[in-house]
Amino acid sequence: MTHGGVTAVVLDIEGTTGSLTHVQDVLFPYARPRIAGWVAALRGSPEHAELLDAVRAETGEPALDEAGAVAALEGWADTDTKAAPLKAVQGGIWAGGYREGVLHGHVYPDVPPALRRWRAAGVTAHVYSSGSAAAQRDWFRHSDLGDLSGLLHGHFDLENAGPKREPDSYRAITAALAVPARATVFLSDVAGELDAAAAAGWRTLGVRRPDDPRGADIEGHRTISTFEGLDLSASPAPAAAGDRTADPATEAFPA
Ligand SMILES: CSCCC(=O)C(=O)COP(=O)(O)O
Ligand SMILES: [Mg+2]
Repeated sequence: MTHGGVTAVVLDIEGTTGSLTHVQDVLFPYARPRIAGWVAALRGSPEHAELLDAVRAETGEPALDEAGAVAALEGWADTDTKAAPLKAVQGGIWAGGYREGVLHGHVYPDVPPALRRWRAAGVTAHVYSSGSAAAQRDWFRHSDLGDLSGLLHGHFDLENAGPKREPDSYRAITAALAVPARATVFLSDVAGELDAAAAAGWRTLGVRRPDDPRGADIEGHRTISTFEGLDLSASPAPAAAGDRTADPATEAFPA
């Protein structure tokens, strides 16, 4: 069964399923002062060596020591740079906050009913966020609306898919899902991410929540403010094959 030709929905977190300000005002400030202590506590473990190697690779500075790695991680946190090593560290720090009950994930109330509706229609729901897959799972498991993890089929992040503004990341997800690109819809609050998904042959819907301080439509994409009553087929189907640059993933799974 499909939802107007859509068989998979892929959801962004910050600004789409959850509040931008909750991530920026609660989660990020919780992690920032704990970064140095987190890295120090790993000293002597394989995780410490792996983390330093990941920071060296990301910065292109092979001689970076622990202090240098911490400075890089803190710099990324201060500029909200979507760097995978930072996302791994933030996820680990947040996990402690969830365990202690001082953090929760914010999920808009229209999201769980939509997930249930889509599931009943045979549409699978996945998350693609710059937050690590572990952090995404924690966010939905410890949401302010309860444990929603059972409503999601899978998680994609910077590690297993790639940067969110690169079409190849969406092609990698298409291959992993084994669903035609044109039967997949991506919902996000960031035009550059939606552009990349569209370039990979996906349908797109922009999301601008009423409490989002940015408060404008997303250029080039149909924009919604809630998932309530959302018909996924409202996302325009992409141009027919031949009208766009060849998409190997699409051709691999014809509808
Ligand atoms: C619970 S994941 C935290 C979100 C995050 O770290 C982030 O950078 C937001 O990115 P998104 O791709 O969800 O907009
Ligand atoms: Mg977002």
